[in-house]
Amino acid sequence: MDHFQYRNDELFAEDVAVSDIAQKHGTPAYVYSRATLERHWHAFDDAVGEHPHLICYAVKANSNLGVLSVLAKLGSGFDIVSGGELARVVEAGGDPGKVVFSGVAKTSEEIAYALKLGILCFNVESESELYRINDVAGNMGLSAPISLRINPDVDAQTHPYISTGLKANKFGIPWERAVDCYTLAASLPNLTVKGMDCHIGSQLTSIAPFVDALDRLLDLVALLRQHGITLSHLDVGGGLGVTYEKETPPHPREYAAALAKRMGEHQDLTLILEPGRAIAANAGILVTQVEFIKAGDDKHFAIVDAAMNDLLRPALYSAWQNIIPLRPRNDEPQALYDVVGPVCETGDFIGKDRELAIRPGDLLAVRSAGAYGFTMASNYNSRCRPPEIMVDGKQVLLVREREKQKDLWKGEHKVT
Ligand SMILES: Cc1ncc(COP(=O)(O)O)c(C=O)c1O
Ligand SMILES: N[C@@H](CCCC[NH3+])C(=O)O
Repeated sequence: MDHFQYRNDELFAEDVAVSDIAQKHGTPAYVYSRATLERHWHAFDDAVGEHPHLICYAVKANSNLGVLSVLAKLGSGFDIVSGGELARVVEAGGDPGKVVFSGVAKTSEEIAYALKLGILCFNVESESELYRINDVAGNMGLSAPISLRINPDVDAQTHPYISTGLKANKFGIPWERAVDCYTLAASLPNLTVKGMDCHIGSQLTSIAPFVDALDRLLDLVALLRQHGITLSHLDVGGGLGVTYEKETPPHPREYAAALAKRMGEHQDLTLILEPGRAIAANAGILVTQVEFIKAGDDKHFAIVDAAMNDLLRPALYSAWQNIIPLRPRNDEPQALYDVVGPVCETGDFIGKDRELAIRPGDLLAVRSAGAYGFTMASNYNSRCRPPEIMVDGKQVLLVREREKQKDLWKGEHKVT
């Protein structure tokens, strides 16, 4: 259940008719629900129960300052992958002391910035990175808190582009190398070994791979203890999937409870979770208008004003996201449409073979667009990125203005 529901044949976001938002702010536009974001965050936090834990929302899913500030107010931690994401967290009022920093190639500048702000931990992905963080911390006269991201070689059974926990993926330190790497980390003078982490992939629809990975990590924790290395936290990453079409992922409650149960004997280890999609995806929609209808012998096209630059997932992963009318009509027959955008690529589609009853000028909502929607948007075809709007009960807050053409060439220079 989310807060985008029909009332009297009109799609509402919380207590606001989405068509009113479209009229005021134009289309395409992203619309988020504060209540849904909060409910999803609490679902994770409550489910872990009494075990010491921290929910570190994965900023890459949706890094809008409005979204981050809502989560910061709940006391959320954050998983970041760049200095830019850290700056956003701080600007939104997030606590740097609850930030974990993932990513395979953090720059020295990013490391120094994070050390200055006093983040909770660097999730380190290679030996070379250990040396780099040790050097930067040494130059600053500080000790850097680190965890090692272990690649547990577990198949997440998801799209190959978003699977990260297999040997074949670029992420993390191989399980077999872990003890040597921890020994190295413990020997470096400017590092403090804090924890262990993993992240096996995104849009997972069953619990088993998460539990397999956690078990492998717990074995390693025990092995490290024999080598005199004790950890204070275990971070199992993010990756819980959502329902886009027919998937039936476990509820966050089931997922978090399964992990917390495994942690039962390890009260000394704080459990960290890094959910992104499961918090943000179904807290957002992309609203778009039908510009033209092109009827063909083989196919009908609904040409809409949103394109692959606004929502890349269908083009990049052949991802399926539901497309629904803001005001369903019964004065038009249903037909099968490819819903396509104005960008000059055949791959520019939002949905294929969709049964819709529509006319030009009608408004549609692309569902589950709150995660990896705006954050993956671009200016391809010199298109301005859409505005982002947050609904909070009856309130409509513009949390990012529509980009303006003249801002697109800011910083560029003509040659005379
Ligand atoms: C290290 C890390 N943590 C957390 C996430 C969030 O994943 P998801 O949005 O699938 O929960 C990702 C993205 O897959 C990630 O790479
Ligand atoms: N961008 C992906 C998720 C990537 C997860 C990042 N590690 C998606 O839209 O499904």
